[in-house]
Amino acid sequence: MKPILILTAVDGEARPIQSLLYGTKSMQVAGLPVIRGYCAGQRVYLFTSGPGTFNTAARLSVLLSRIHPKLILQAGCGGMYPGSGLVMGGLAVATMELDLHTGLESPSVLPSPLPFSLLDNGPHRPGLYPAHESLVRSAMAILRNENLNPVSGPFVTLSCVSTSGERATAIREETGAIIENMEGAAAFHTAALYHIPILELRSVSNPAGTRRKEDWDLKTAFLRAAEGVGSLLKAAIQP
Ligand SMILES: O=C(O)c1cccc(C(=O)CC[C@H]2O[C@@H](n3cnc4c(=O)[nH]cnc43)[C@H](O)[C@@H]2O)c1
Repeated sequence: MKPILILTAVDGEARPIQSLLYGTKSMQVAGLPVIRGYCAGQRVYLFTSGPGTFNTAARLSVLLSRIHPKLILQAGCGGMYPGSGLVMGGLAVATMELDLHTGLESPSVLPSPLPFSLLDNGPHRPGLYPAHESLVRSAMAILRNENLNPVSGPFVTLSCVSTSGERATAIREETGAIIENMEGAAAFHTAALYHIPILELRSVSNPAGTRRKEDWDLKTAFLRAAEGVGSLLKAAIQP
């Protein structure tokens, strides 16, 4: 049976997920460190790409040239936009990923569409990656069943993290996004190139737009994201 690939950006996100696995073995695949293990009878690879779109696209692509998962489960933390309905530590499932740094410069936060596609196997607006609808539905049902109160909605990926409430509010108002992060669109893009379904789950570590340390709780977000991953694996989520 094909494995599930769990993709994180930073070690802090991976550690509590690793503790869900048994029969683990650290190995190198194409020179990249990967943990292989099992959860609820399901073969799993756990891979940490490093933060940001470049690390994610480059390293995930190398990995996918060597392993062929049935599903990529991207998990980690993110900043919640105002009015998203999320709370600190809350779980969010992406219905689409929007790369805010690709397109034609425009007066608004959302770039105008480019006149060409970035993907040869998708009719997407450049920078907009729709999620796999039935996967999102299944994930939401599983997480609700576990009383984890998930919220689904668009996620935004950017390389330049919001540092003001004004910027976060403008992004929310223009895109309707619920979560800001630094990797999602890159993983969706790479998954599309390899024709592999992807599901993205994040837990809220901070309100988007604040750099005040007291507004951040990475540790709780890492634990809650892992809890969500554990629920999805135990319920045998399938693409
Ligand atoms: O921002 C910091 O000061 C900081 C310091 C040490 C570690 C970290 C992280 O591990 C977070 C990076 C990780 O988190 C995602 N993330 C979380 N909140 C946001 C946000 O408001 N805007 C964009 N990305 C966010 C991101 O995907 C990174 O992978 C942070």
